Amino acid sequence: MSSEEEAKLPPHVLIFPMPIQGHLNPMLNLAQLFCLSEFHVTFIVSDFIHRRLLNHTTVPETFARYPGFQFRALSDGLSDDHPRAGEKAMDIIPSVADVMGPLFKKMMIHEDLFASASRRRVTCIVADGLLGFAGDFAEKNGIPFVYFRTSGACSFWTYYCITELLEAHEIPFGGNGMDQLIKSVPGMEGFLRGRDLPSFCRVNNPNDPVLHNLKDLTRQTVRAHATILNTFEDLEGPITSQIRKHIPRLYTIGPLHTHLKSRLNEEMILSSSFWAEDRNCIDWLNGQPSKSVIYVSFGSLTVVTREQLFEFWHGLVNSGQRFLWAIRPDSIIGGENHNIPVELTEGTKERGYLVGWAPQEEVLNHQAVGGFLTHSGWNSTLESILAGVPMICWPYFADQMVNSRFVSEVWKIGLDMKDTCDTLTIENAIREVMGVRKNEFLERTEHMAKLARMAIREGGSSYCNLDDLIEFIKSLVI
Ligand SMILES: O=c1ccn([C@@H]2O[C@H](COP(=O)(O)OP(=O)(O)O[C@H]3O[C@H](CO)[C@@H](O)[C@H](O)[C@H]3O)[C@@H](O)[C@H]2O)c(=O)[nH]1
Ligand SMILES: C[C@H]1CC[C@@H]2C(C(=O)O)=CO[C@@H](O)[C@@H]21
Repeated sequence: MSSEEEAKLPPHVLIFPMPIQGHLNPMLNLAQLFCLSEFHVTFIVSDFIHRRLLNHTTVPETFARYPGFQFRALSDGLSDDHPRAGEKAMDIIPSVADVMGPLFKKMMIHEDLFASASRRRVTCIVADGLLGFAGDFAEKNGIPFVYFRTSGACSFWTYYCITELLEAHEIPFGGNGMDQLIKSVPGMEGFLRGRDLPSFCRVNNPNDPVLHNLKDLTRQTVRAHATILNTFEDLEGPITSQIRKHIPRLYTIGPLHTHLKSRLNEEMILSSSFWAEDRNCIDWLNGQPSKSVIYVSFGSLTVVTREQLFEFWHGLVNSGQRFLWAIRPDSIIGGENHNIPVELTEGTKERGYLVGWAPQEEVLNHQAVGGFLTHSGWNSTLESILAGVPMICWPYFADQMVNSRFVSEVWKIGLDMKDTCDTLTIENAIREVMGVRKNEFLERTEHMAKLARMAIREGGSSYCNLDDLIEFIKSLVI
């Protein structure tokens, strides 16, 4: 290719998410937004995810519309039958670093940074903020790189402050410290307790390797040319201004799932589910009164014990509320239970509907849904806010501990039942959110939904930030 021909080619962005559902979804949305800007995009997935996308989604067809887009698949180093959930979810981090990382570097060199007759070599890497090796590779080879941390600003900032939390001896906090207010996370002094820190902070040993790995992975973000967060300023402005003191080039461009839809000018949901979506629940919802149903889902990594399952189930049935529950096939420790108490099967027949995996965005936006019992994964939180649906939070691990505190104490759009799981608490929380305090929660959530929609509209903060990010990536082409 002559240099004049090459000069006409668009930027070529390599996108590399952590191979987890909640990380893939926003990064695929970003990939499509880049395609709409005529960028060339190479998107790295694990073999495992690639198979799931081929089996359960229209992602391959959707991206076939963009000739500049290509997938590349690599092993994530875990066996096909590895559970990739619950306690075992954390195996993904070292496995990706130790196996996928070297394969990635080899492929980049072997394929000459994906150069071809019609493509430049990769001009910018957009890597998941948890993939330190991608930054190492980019630095070593002189490729500009941007980190995308797929959690909220609120949890990212608490991870960022782990160094100060350790220095101030606020970690380890021990049993008595669970309800003590934390002082070393600027901007959160008045409401963040020990129990609201990311779950990895619940350690006895200040040298805990997982804690230190996440601290280091977060701190190394500063070396990137820029950082992306899937959030919007009206939601997390006080926290993003803290982060900008350390990372000035911070692009808040969320909520990405809706941002993409508005730029596509069509009501299309890009479903990238790893499991088959059961659409029968939409027919069931169609028959339910307005805002009468509580939707229950704990995302892609949470697992529950049989005891917890039955506490939730009794709480749902006893609340007298209609409910739709997405119980992922692999989410019950010990497998599905065939000895289900009769009052639960009867209560479910009367007012409930169970699916393995739901079309969540569509469910949350259905007129029949009035509340969301959630694990507080960041995508679920944003999807619920956009749909104007108040939440009951049962955080399972990681950033979810922080997100749920923000839902209940900062945005006041739901309740946080972290560290409890008993029938009565669940039943009362449902009555509160769907009944006693319904209007109060709905009013605030709908207001936040309006702010979110404004952020992604032309002239809104996320809209402008995405345009700036696109211009920045163009400016990196030499
Ligand atoms: O039945 C279901 C259940 C979930 N979803 C979708 O799956 C995604 C789940 O994402 P999220 O809510 O973020 O949960 P996780 O998959 O658990 O996400 C991981 O990644 C997130 C982003 O970093 C973190 O915030 C979480 O703590 C972490 O567990 C969402 O887009 C949901 O719409 C469905 O489509 N159907
Ligand atoms: C595997 C988990 C370790 C931390 C990550 C995370 C976060 O707190 O940013 C959320 O959940 C998981 O996706 C990641």
